[in-house]
Amino acid sequence: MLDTQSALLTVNQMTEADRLTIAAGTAEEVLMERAGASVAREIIKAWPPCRVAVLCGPGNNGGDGFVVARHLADAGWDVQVGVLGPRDRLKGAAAHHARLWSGLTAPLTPAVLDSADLIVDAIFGAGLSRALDGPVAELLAIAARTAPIIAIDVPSGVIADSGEASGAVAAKLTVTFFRKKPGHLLLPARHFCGKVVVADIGIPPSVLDMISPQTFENDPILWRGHFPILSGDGNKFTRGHALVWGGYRMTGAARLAARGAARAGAGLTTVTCPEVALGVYATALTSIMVQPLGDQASFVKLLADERITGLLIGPGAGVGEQTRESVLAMLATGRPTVLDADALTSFQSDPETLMASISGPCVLTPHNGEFARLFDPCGDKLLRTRAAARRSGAVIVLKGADTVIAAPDGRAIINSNAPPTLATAGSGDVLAGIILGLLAQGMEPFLAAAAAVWLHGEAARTFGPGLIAEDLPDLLPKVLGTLFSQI
Ligand SMILES: NC(=O)C1=CN([C@@H]2O[C@H](COP(=O)(O)OP(=O)(O)OC[C@H]3O[C@@H](n4cnc5c(N)ncnc54)[C@H](OP(=O)(O)O)[C@@H]3O)[C@@H](O)[C@H]2O)[C@@H](O)CC1
Ligand SMILES: [K+]
Repeated sequence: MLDTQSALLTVNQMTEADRLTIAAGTAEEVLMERAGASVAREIIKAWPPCRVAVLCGPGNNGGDGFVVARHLADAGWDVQVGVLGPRDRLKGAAAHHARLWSGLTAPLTPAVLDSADLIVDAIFGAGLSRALDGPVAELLAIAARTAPIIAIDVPSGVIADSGEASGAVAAKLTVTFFRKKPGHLLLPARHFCGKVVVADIGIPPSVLDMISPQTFENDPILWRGHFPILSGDGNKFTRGHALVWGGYRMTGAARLAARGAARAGAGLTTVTCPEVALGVYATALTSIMVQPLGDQASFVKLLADERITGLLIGPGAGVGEQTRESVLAMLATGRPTVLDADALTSFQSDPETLMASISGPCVLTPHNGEFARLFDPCGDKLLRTRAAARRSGAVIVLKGADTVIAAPDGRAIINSNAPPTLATAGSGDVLAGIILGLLAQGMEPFLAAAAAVWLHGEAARTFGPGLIAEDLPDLLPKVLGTLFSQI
């Protein structure tokens, strides 16, 4: 199992964590007390005492709100509490903490927001079961114009499992408990969460042994121990040989990918390209070898060289029959293969053939458009990426600001370190190359893809504004240096 420190829990898994903790002897009221107290602590840490409106819903999220109200009032803050629906509808731990609130409560109307300097959103959390009612959505819209919002668990309107967010407004801070939920990372919900703080409310991490989470936030902790480490007695051949299928006329894409592979540590990187493009590739590449492609038979012969340990086709390949044939020839080797861009689109009229040909380690790196040409685009991003991985038998990297990496066995990783500067031409080609470089060195495809996505994001993050794809490969040494110094 992957390290559960970065596990993301579904609503059902969080409920189970809660249940196991209660069964082991911690009362539900105590968990709620700790949850609300942790939110109050974060508020007190970040803001000076002021007038706060706490908006409480009808469930346990509202119960947390009552705890926050009590702690802030005890600390001398001016607190107004608004409650959705009749207060006597609250049950269990929420009813208990509502009783402990000795101040007044008002109905949940815009009047509660009058003169508020800060607003606590405790309307709905994990239990949101349907779209927000009009009045609640209107109240939230007014709240967003009134003062900074602190959301408990998730901003109301956010579906924690899927990242959908109808009617939600942007919080400055979201305090969640024990572990993040997918909705804290997936778009559009991520944009509404603001800064996310995970509070320890005394749920023991050992409950995760029973829950076996399958979704994780991308973090080196997941794959650092599997990263190819150079050994003192290795040579360029033991570090893997990466082969990139280079197209013509779009030669830049394959060159970017090849540089990504080499910087990710492949001992040898070769671009094979049509004779006519040899000069272009050779002038632009120095340590990366360039080899003429010849006809399909000679390509198949080249692939027979068992020293080649990783294959990539797609960047600048062109959509068509030659690309299709080359993809199938690569997949037939059973060696680790990355399929990107045109290699995917070349199968849009016949995805079945592609799926049926994947038997070895394989990573597909579509963006949303390419994904929709091959797979069912319905459902939230986690769901559809997982379904595509299961269907294809390949690791799927569904790219975007919230890239999801899914394995055929159901594991999934959501990436969160990609800055918007990565949305630039050629950036995906470099990513495909980094994955190739790691695969060529023998890293497991799912973890190689996760590591590559993270390194790619981190490289862009360290660079800042003005980034172009050419910068990315050369930023990897610094990122890798920092990473290795932590091993
Ligand atoms: N698990 C844990 O470890 C811990 C959890 N904790 C806290 O509990 C929270 C989850 O609590 P929860 O399950 O009571 O759900 P919550 O979000 O309060 O809402 C449920 C209520 O809202 C209602 N309702 C739903 N949608 C609606 C809509 N659109 N419009 C109107 N009504 C709607 C729904 O009604 P129903 O669907 O039943 O008709 C029900 O009455 C979690 O987010 C965290 O803050 C902490 O205390 C620490 C430990
Ligand atoms: K909330």
